[in-house]
Amino acid sequence: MFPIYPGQCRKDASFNLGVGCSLLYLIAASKNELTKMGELQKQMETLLQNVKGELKTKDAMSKAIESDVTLAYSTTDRQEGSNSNDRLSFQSQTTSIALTDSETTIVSQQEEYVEGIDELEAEFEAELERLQIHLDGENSLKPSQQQGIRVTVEDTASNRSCSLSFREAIDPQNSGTEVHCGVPPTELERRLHELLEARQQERIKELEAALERAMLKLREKEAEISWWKDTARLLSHHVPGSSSLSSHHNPRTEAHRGSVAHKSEMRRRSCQSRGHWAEVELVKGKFLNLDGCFMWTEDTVPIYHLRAFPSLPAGSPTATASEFKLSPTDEREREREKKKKKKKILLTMSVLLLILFLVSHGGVRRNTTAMALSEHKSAKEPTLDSVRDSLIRQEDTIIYGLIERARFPINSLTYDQSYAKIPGFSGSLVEFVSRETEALQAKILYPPAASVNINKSIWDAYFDKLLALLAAPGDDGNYASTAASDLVCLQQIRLLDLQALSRRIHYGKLVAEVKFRESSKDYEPAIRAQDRDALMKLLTFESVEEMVKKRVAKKAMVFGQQVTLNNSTNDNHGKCKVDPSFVSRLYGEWIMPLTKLVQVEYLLRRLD
Ligand SMILES: O=C(O)C(=O)C[C@]1(C(=O)O)C=C[C@@H](O)C=C1
Repeated sequence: MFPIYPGQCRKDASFNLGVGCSLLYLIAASKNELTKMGELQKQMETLLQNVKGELKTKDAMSKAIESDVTLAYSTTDRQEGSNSNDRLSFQSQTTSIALTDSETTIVSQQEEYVEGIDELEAEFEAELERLQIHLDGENSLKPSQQQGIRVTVEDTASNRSCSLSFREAIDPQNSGTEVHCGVPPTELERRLHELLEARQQERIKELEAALERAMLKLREKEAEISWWKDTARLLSHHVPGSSSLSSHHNPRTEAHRGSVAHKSEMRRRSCQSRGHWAEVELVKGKFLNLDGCFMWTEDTVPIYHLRAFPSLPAGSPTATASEFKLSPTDEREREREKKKKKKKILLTMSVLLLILFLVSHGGVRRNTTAMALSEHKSAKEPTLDSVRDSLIRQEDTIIYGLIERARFPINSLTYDQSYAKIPGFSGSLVEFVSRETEALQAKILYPPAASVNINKSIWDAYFDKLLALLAAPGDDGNYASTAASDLVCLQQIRLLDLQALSRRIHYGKLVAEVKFRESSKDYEPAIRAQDRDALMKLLTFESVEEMVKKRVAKKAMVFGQQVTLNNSTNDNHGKCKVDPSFVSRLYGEWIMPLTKLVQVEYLLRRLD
């Protein structure tokens, strides 16, 4: 059984419509085929009838000719009967019949016969030509060698009957009683008739075979159509909302009773196999009890599981779904499973989209970084002012990233290792996305994957401190989006380390380099001494840090404003997408200290 869920209806509507349309199209196409096949069959039957009719006509014609011949010979026989002559022979091959022992010459009536067979002759000229050798042999015979026909007339006292027997002359010179003549028209006609018959038989066989093939094709088409019908029926039965494609019926009409009965048969079987009505699925909507079985109408929507449902007595009135108790356990379980499935699908899709987004984002950013570096290169010597300008510009990107992440609550499951349960990977969802992004970026952008490195201190600081300040507590289930904005903010991948926070922090190396070049005499002793504190003191500018904190707070306020076209309402007044004081603290307590840490680490190795 296929449960139909109400939530799917809207989503599948277009799919259903598409399926319905294609089915209708196919059924229409098959119907056309069927009609064509029917026409073809009719044509063939007509043709067959014609051929048979023609054959019959020709049979009748040949019989008539034969009887005429018989009659002619009988007459001749009677005429020469007084002469007690037993034999008749044809003197002429084509035109006359002569009595050997009398002067009587019977003018042949062959023209009459030939008239009847002219048509046949014309038709079978081709066949005659094929038999040319045979006929030539006959035609080329000399008069003495000509095939003759021995005509034996049996004369009895009581009844003078005439029998004609045709055969080739055994010995034309044998006896004076045997009269030699050419091929008589009857013989010719007989042979033509035989040929005709043979050809017609062949043709009939061909037509019968063609008819059989057509019938076969017709049956195939019929089977195909019924298959499509079944498919359509099954689809309309299993696909939610597809009922809208089928026509609406009144459940109380006989017509509907038929269509419902068909469906119910399917249901009945499944119910019987389970034994009685112990466990059935019922479609919500109007129900009709026919012949003691439970029926349903076509305007059905969701399916409810029904346990231990007793069968209704025959002829019970129409009932509604609301009259039946639904199993709450089943219902809840089904809803939960449905939600889980939905979440999984969404998560997978989001992760894929996220990975693609990060990869493309990273690519763009990398180009930006290259541009920034070339900026300095073109200026030949970066100064403290120029690198500070760059840091100020980066503030915008970071603040926008923070605003994006602040859209979601903490969503701690994004970072929960036990939640993700990704086969072949132990870690949280954000770690997984990070790793996949990293691997993909390494494949696409950076062939030496080994050079990809995760900056653990930034990673830890972000999740341990920043997140709690940035995002509101709670869970809205948007784990993939959460992970995406975390990674945009963080961009912990070292090769893309000039991105957002990480980029800014690692930019400290450049700042440190500039500082070292501008005051190398001050820095060298501390470096040689590997004095971290001294270096930290040297590179720290309290006033600059205060300015940075104030500026980013202001930017957060400006960038995080809710912009509406309606100026009259001050609903959003004072509301910021990200808390400005948080951004200020973020810079003061985390971003700048980390930038300084990077500077110290860089300077410690500067003289290596
Ligand atoms: O502007 C500088 O001199 C920096 O080194 C940058 C930065 C910062 O991270 O913004 C770091 C240390 C200073 O104390 C001031 C600012």
